Amino acid sequence: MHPTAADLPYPALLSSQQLRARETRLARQLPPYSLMARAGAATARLALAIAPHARHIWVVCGAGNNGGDGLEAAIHLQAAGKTVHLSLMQTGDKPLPSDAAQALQRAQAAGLRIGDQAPGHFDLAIDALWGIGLRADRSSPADGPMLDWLQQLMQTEKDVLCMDTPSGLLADTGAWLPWLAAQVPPSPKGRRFTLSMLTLKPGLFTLQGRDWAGEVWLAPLSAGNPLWRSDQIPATDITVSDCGQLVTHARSPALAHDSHKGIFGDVGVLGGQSASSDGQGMEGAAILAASAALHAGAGRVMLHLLGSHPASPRPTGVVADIMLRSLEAMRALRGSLVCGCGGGSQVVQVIPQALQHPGSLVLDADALNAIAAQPQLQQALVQRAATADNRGITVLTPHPLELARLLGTDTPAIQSDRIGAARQAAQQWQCLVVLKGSGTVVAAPNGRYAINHSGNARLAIGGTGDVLAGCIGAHLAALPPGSSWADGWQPLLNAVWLHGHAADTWPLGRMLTASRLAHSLHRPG
Ligand SMILES: NC(=O)C1=CN([C@@H]2O[C@H](COP(=O)(O)OP(=O)(O)OC[C@H]3O[C@@H](n4cnc5c(N)ncnc54)[C@H](OP(=O)(O)O)[C@@H]3O)[C@@H](O)[C@H]2O)[C@@H](O)CC1
Ligand SMILES: Nc1ncnc2c1ncn2[C@@H]1O[C@H](COP(=O)(O)OP(=O)(O)O)[C@@H](O)[C@H]1O
Repeated sequence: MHPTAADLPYPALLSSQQLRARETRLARQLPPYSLMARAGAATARLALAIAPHARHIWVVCGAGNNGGDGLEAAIHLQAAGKTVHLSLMQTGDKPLPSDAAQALQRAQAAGLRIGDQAPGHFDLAIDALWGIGLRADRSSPADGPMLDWLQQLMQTEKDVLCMDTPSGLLADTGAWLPWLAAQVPPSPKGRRFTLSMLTLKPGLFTLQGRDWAGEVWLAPLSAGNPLWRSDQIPATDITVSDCGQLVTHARSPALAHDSHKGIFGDVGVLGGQSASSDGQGMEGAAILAASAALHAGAGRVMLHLLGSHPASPRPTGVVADIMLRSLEAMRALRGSLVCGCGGGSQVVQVIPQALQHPGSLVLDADALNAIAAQPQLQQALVQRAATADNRGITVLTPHPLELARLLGTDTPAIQSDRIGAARQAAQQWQCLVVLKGSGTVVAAPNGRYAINHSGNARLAIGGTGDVLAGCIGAHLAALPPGSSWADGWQPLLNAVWLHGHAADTWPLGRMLTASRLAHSLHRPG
């Protein structure tokens, strides 16, 4: 018996396909038209709350049920005394879906006039062109008002409230419609809000979704969010491995007073080749990871810089708390091992040793590149998972290009479906995978995934990924050998969330650097 989505303490992230099945089921239990009426009313309420002084509201409706929701919202906003400018996509001879047709009749009966020109002035736009029915496989329309409307919705400095999803953004992936992608400005100019209907969609929280959805609200459209309550609608066909979760905080027990350093576990860091090897010194990356592990709460931290001699002087930046170790001495490490940060071309020599590590293993950066390039290392990685009973879990922490190398594809392919790519890698390598970037995706071998909701573009500088690797090492350090990925799931989510949270709470006016970020981490609990 698997836990179902009903067991998740939050609205799950569902794909459009999963959502449609639930929507159909829910609609059958309610009087006709209820969902559209509720979606329209909820949108109008939110519009009045976010832009109470808006007088002119432009409601842009498509020719599907998303447009129907928009028509309903328009009726409510007009009744609230607003001047509503309504644009509706004409569909030629093709009839509107029945609910949307009913919404159109109601709008006309309410005296709303429909134009195909955007108004010269508006204070708030309601975007109801496309919702989850948007199809990625359609080519660009050559002309027509829709293109003009889309451009205005993307370029306006006024507030935009998106119904269900921002039009043009694919709800499952957070990517834009392929033909639209080239026309999308780097970031919106005005405030943006999204009212997600029934449940949350993954595309609102990763890739371009975070910028273009803006502040996300949820309209369950039914009391008690019954989609997730098995007593009202059986949801046993949705397991937690089928759907995603949004990570919005760290969840960890309070620290016991009777704690000692052994409880928190040790972290070892293997990486940071010196400049003498090929002229590319990258010790800093491994030092950042070790520093992050220290501040994130490891009991003890040990560091081996690749190519270094045990008798070498302590490199600048390695504080006294960090113990320098020879490669040989690292074999005795228990706890977690972080391998690859700044590893350069030398790291390949130590990966076989790392894969034998009896505790949790975090593979980052050049370790991932080396594995991508060498089939025998890939076999060894799979072999490690097969013998996980006496080893530990393995976490891969790629950015999109590193994951593209691992999966033998390119970055655009990864970014066009970040969730799918992370799940594929997790399944293929039987590892936990952390695909970094805006809306970091964490995936497990059984398909379970999560999207991290913390973090921001302050992190888009060199070294913050090394800090994340060290932070993850610290959070996994206490897991005993033989732990399963399920044991590591929550500590891993905590690490990813806290790393992003540190950037979210960064003091204004103080530049975020990777070393400062490492120092700002702290042990949860
Ligand atoms: N039913 C209900 O009670 C409830 C419904 N809800 C709402 O319904 C929404 C889903 O409605 P939906 O299924 O009608 O899809 P929708 O997003 O309107 O898009 C379809 C339209 O877009 C068009 N189109 C698609 N792709 C295109 C492209 N690439 N380029 C150009 N055109 C394209 C497509 O054209 P067609 O394929 O028909 O030619 C059709 O006209 C959902 O997001 C939520 O808001 C919820 O509030 C819950 C209650
Ligand atoms: N725009 C962004 N929004 C949120 N997080 C970001 C953004 N850009 C980068 N990050 C985060 O910063 C880190 C960068 O990691 P990575 O690309 O490996 O950098 P490096 O190798 O230089 O350490 C990751 O945790 C990533 O998720």
